[in-house]
Amino acid sequence: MTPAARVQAAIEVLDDILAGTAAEKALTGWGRRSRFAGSKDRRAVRDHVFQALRSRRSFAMLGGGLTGRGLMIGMLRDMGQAPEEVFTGEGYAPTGLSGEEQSLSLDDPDAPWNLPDWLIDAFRDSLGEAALAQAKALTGRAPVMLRVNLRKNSTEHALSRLAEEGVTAVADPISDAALRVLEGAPRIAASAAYRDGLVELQDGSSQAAMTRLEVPPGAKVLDYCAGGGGKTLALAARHEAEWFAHDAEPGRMADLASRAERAGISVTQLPKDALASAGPFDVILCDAPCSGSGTWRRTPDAKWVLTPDRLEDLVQVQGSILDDAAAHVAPDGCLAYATCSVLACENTQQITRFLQRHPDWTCRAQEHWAITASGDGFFLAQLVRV
Ligand SMILES: C[S@@+](CC[C@H](N)C(=O)[O-])C[C@H]1O[C@@H](n2cnc3c(N)ncnc32)[C@H](O)[C@@H]1O
Repeated sequence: MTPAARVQAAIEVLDDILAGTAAEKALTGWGRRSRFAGSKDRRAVRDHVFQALRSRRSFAMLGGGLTGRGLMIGMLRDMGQAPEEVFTGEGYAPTGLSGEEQSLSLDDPDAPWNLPDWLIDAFRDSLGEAALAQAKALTGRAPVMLRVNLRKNSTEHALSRLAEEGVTAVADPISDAALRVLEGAPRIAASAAYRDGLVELQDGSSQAAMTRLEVPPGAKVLDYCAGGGGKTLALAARHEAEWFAHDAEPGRMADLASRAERAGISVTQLPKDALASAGPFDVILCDAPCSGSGTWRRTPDAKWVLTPDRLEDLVQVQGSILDDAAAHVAPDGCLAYATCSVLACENTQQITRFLQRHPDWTCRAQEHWAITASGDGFFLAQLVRV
């Protein structure tokens, strides 16, 4: 495909997304209809679409409208390229610019936030002076981060094994086991280093947060919202403990057994009705379902579809997860709460409300990670009984 044909494909996918289709589904649909497209074409179209979703307001302003065409015209103008050079109508290129498209731009003073209005307020309330910079950080690409499995090898060993397979990475200061991938990211999943459990894909902030969690030797540790078990695997690489995993949707733990085996650890999965008899636990981690606002570089359509009602529902679920999990924590144990959000209602305010409901608990530590070149936004609090 020519560069212009890729832009035309992105226009079609974006129009589908703007009509209400989820981004991944719209891209998959285009991919199925476009057997002629090679892997480089697919990556390029995906990049255009994601870039446009990350900077939707800015690009719509520069391109004169919130449509696939407007967003791509805006993207080109943002890159300093004249859209007329791409919108030529030749071959599979987008049709030439209309007179209106040549001159039109929107007046939108809040465009640089690249958030819906209500979220601009939420970012301001949550992040104060850092709010605009963090919103702008969400318009960039997320880093590809690996966690070296320290149980199986050193950072130096992992770096050289990856290099042998065409994956170039560097150690990243966010955590002693973190690698930032510079080149060859698409080769990771098929690499022997990955298959042998020497490295795992994991964001830098999640990695750093797991180094803060105190896990006494031999502790019984429950990952209460385990999903694929990434947090358990990060903890188990550093501590000798007994590992348990639970998730309200057990299907989400489908990959956990094979990931644990690759990492060289054993994790017992527990349904809800087995928690009481398997407990109490010395550490329970609730990596709660959240808005994901700290990760919107990776899922940029999410910031446009989140609503205040949906956020409120999530806050309610997070509170009840904490209440339920607290009942299974041993008397001297720790209840850890984590989100990949930067919003105060899901983080500090959630902890404040928990402490109001449970005056016999206190927060011994809490920490935020900002959206940076090393990681996503993340929050971790550690609660213990008074
Ligand atoms: C942020 S994800 C967890 C990610 C995972 N810890 C990891 O590191 O890959 C949140 C998980 O919480 C689960 N969940 C939602 N409501 C829950 C509940 N009431 N109790 C337990 N798990 C719940 C979801 O199914 C989802 O897998």
